Amino acid sequence: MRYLTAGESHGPQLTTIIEGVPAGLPLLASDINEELARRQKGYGRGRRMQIEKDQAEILSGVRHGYTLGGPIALVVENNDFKHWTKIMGAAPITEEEAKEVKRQITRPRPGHADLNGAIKYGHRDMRNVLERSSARETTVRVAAGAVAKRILKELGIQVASHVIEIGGVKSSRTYTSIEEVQRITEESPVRCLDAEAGTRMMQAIDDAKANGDSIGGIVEVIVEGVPVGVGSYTHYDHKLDAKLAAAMMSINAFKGVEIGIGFEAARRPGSQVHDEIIWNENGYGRSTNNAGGFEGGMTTGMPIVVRGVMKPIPTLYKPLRSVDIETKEAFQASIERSDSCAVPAASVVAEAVVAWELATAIVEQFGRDRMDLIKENLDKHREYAREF
Ligand SMILES: Cc1cc2nc3c(=O)[nH]c(=O)nc-3n(C[C@H](O)[C@H](O)[C@H](O)COP(=O)(O)O)c2cc1C
Ligand SMILES: C=C(O[C@@H]1CC(C(=O)O)=C[C@@H](OP(=O)(O)O)[C@H]1O)C(=O)O
Repeated sequence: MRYLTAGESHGPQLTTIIEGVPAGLPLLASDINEELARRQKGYGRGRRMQIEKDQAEILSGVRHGYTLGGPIALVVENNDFKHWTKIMGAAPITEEEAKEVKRQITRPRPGHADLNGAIKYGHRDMRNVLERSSARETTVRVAAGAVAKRILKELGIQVASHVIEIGGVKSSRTYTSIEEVQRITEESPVRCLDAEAGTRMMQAIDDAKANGDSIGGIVEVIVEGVPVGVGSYTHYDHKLDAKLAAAMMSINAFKGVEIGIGFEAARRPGSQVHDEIIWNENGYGRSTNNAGGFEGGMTTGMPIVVRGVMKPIPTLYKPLRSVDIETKEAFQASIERSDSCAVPAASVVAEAVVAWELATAIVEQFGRDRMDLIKENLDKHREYAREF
């Protein structure tokens, strides 16, 4: 499966075309809209999230609630577009207005894509960069992820996420069951399992905002129900853990990924890292899950545990030094509307991109065209692995 996205942050809409989704998958707009709403909820977002009420429209590939096997086109409108029609060049303007709205953005924000993007594409107006580099695009990535999650759900695979750190405040609760993660995070504005740490995280976000600053954090995605042997060691680009890492790193502002105990493995001897193999009538299992569900680029059958580090948001009310590209003069950054922390929202995006990679690998490995055959093949594989 693959998908493309198109759209600018303040343009009329975001679009995705998803190709390769098997026929016969039950899919309703509400499946997608629930995920879009989850992405919008997190604590620490700016005013933009009050303007948007993200809703997906399914324009092709689905009839009477089931996928057809052809490309699925989804669109999500930007409510904010109505305030930006002139700036985005989508409405006729007078000469006077043109002077105002064509004012160029010439002051790059440290940490954003502004300067590098402007040099790369030859834009003297950095709005031409920020419109597409904006994480507004993650809306349709979540929409594509919702389709992937729907596939996984049909196959008995569940995906959840939680926030384990914001601005140095750490959650002291680790995950025990996916149902618990889903239940608690939907009630926590910072999507944290530890209520006390969650309160301190919100305080840290409020403090950062009051200081004109921003903070980042760490999110964890968990997947349960994945059978052993998805992905492959046979070639670098079949390794599923590598694909998950790339998918996580592709989320705006993500700067690091860990699978299982991740960087902690560097500090422990092998005897305290590798997960011992056990066996009972249900087949093989592991006494621990330090590997986070992967060995040799393949799933072990244990839960997948992937973490991602998000840096603090680049747009700051407290200015950092930068240089105006027209005058070459140093300036203290101008004030723009922005989030102060988007870690809770990003955890929902992380779920979507992980779900996408997994669903793609499973669909390709177990049948491609039809949901019923994929399910049959996967059930046979599960049975085979149990008896192996
Ligand atoms: C959900 C989400 C919301 C974001 N909101 C903002 C924001 O309001 N302001 C901002 O400057 N950056 C925001 N970012 C981060 C930028 O998009 C990101 O830093 C930028 O695209 C540069 O890419 P890089 O940080 O991956 O290098 C957000 C990221 C995510 C995932
Ligand atoms: C619009 C979203 O996030 C945006 C991501 C973003 C950025 O620079 O990445 C900057 C902000 O855009 P604006 O200047 O319009 O407020 C965020 O609101 C969204 O998540 O849907």
